Amino acid sequence: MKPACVLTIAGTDPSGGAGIQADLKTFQELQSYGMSVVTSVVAQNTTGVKNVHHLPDAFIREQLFAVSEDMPVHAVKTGMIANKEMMQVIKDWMQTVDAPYIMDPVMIAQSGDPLVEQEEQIYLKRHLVPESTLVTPNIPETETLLNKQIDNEEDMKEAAVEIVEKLGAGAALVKGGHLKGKAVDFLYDGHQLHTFEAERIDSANTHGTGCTYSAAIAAYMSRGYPLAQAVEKGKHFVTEAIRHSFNLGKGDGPTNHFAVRQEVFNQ
Ligand SMILES: Nc1ncnc2c1ncn2[C@@H]1O[C@H](COP(=O)(O)OP(=O)(O)OP(=O)(O)O)[C@@H](O)[C@H]1O
Ligand SMILES: Cc1ncc(CO)c(N)n1
Repeated sequence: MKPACVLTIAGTDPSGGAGIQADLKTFQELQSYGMSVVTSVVAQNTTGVKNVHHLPDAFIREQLFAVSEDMPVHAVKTGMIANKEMMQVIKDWMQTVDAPYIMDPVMIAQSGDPLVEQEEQIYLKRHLVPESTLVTPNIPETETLLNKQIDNEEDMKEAAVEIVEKLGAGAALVKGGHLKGKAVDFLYDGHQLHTFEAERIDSANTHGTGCTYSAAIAAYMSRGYPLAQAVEKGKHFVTEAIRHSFNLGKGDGPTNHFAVRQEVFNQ
């Protein structure tokens, strides 16, 4: 049997709630064979980022080709990409792969610590966003990408369209986790606006929600689900992961990557 195969290219979270670790847990839960290329090793936990060690871009290139020369790649997800050299290597490698590319444009950790510097964020916008099948910014990331303030749902919808039409992304999912009220996200796929709405769960355990969501979308796409359906299913996965999240750590706790499986067990 040959499974669907999905690759994450991202930074690490040794406390297990975000980054590569969250991605691999999500891939496993959603029955896609998970693979990973590490960009930066991050000393972090639920309270914040302590230190970062960036891998040399040549070594990232070697990891990428070690995967793609040997293994099928049915979807790719990127998370934290800290500098231009890494972005260029990933962009060049993407030309050699024929698979949907889901970009989580990680800039700041949930704790408020920056993971990607401002100059590099501009490079990401110019050079990597146009390569993406889907880009999944939260509100602060949307503001950085478009250089304007996002205050409400109308602004989010407009932004999703602009990210596709002006920045050249294949599609854009603007996530409303940072707004008050319902947890609403808007997807513009180049033709149509889709709304994904869930109740806001009263929980501070939101460390790694963005990583988990984009990883779930990538896993579903690797298995052949069309974009809007992959987002709908990914939204369910992250909502349940927040609903059944863990009170672990001294900061914002991690989400529960086996929540959906637990739902089935509890029935
Ligand atoms: N309290 C909550 N209840 C329900 N859904 C939520 C809640 N907080 C965030 N979400 C949802 O979780 C998903 C992730 O969105 P969010 O905007 O938090 O991502 P993010 O800021 O990139 O995450 P992070 O940087 O923490 O990894 C979105 O679908 C959002 O609507
Ligand atoms: C490595 C990494 N990527 C993304 C995030 C955003 O949650 C984080 N905290 N750490």
